[in-house]
Amino acid sequence: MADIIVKNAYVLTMDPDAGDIKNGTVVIEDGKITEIGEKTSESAETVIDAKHSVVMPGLVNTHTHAAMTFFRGYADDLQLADWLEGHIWPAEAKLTAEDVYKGSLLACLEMIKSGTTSFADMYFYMDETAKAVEASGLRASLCHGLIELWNEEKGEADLKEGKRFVRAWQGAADGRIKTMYGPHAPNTCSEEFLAKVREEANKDGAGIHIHVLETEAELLAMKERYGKCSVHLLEDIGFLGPDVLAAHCVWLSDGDIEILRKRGVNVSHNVISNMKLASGIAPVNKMLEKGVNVSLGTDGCASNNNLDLFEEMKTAALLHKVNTFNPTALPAQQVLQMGTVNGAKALGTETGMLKVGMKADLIVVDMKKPHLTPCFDVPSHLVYSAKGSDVRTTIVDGKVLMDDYRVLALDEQKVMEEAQEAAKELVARVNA
Ligand SMILES: O=c1[nH]cnc2c1ncn2[C@@H]1O[C@H](CO)[C@@H](O)[C@H]1O
Ligand SMILES: [Zn+2]
Repeated sequence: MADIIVKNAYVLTMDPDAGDIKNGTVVIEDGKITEIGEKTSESAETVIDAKHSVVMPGLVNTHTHAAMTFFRGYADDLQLADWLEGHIWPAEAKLTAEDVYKGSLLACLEMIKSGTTSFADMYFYMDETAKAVEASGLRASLCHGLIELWNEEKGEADLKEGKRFVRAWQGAADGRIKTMYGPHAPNTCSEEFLAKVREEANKDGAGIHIHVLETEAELLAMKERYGKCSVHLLEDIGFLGPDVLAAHCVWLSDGDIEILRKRGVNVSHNVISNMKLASGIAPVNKMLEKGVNVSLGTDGCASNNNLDLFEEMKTAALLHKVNTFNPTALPAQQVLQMGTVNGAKALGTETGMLKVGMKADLIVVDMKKPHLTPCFDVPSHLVYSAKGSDVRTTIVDGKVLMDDYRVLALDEQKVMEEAQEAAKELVARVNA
């Protein structure tokens, strides 16, 4: 007997060899997808009737800072340097481990409710984020943020903590947690430090998550310091490879794109954060054309201000159309691929597609809504009209985390109340 059967669904597999099934069934056993078809002779303990719904791979958020839910709406409409150095960093200095737990748990709740099944995170007190991931049932690739700022002592302490974290949590929560190294950015970490991080990552077989060329200011600072941009510096020190997850990548030259392609670097496109902070427009069309793996991220809630990847998909599709004066750019199916398949590839997880043998990370989207009626084309609806709040059921690793809008994994009211309370206290401490 199987564990879960999802039946009567439009099955959006994201598997190019299989295509979609208009009225089909997905069977799950031991955390994996064991059968996909029009019908099944299997029976299961849990049968989910997904009538008027789409079952699809869960969305993958490849760049966020989960605990920054505490800073949702805390500092808006500011220049990035002022935002980060004048507001966010001073507030982060007052964060406690408990705050990070509560903020991360709130983020996990929001993700479960909006169809995100795995995410990549860089922050502090990462044991707490890992505990929140463990408790929530989500899948995540986590790293401790290393902000050396040319301070050797701080660099060493950060790296030590980063390494402890990598080793403590690699493969935890039944394999749902992966760990990485998280040097913040090429303009906040020295060349020597970045090289050292690469070395340690190699020793531990861990990937690296880093912000790259988010702003023009970074590009100019790098040119002034090194006479070359971030991508060239990283290339010259042997930093780049298919285990690197590079967030933002806004200010890229054609040469940089070629380097990213050649090294198999995974890019996380954070379209809303880039628009809100007016960082610029990443050359996503070009990267995709050249074969760079581009996925989607929300960035933290202070620059988004939510974790809804459906919004991210729509915004990406629209921005790159108008930016190229080409309405055929980034069609719906391609954007869905960025949100699922490409994200899974970036995190190196066996998810992102509904396919036999893959891990069972999937969502059921309720299509019986005014804004999704009538329905001629499912991918179009998912990108241009659906919202995270249309997700009715979320399954990760074969476990139901939300069943027909009811979150089973967490106590929703408690998570919100505790986060609200602690965030208020944090802001009071910052202003004291
Ligand atoms: O868009 C961004 N650009 C640069 N840094 C950021 C952004 N969003 C969050 N952080 C910062 O990155 C660190 C993670 O360890 C945190 O200090 C967080 O505030
Ligand atoms: Zn970020």
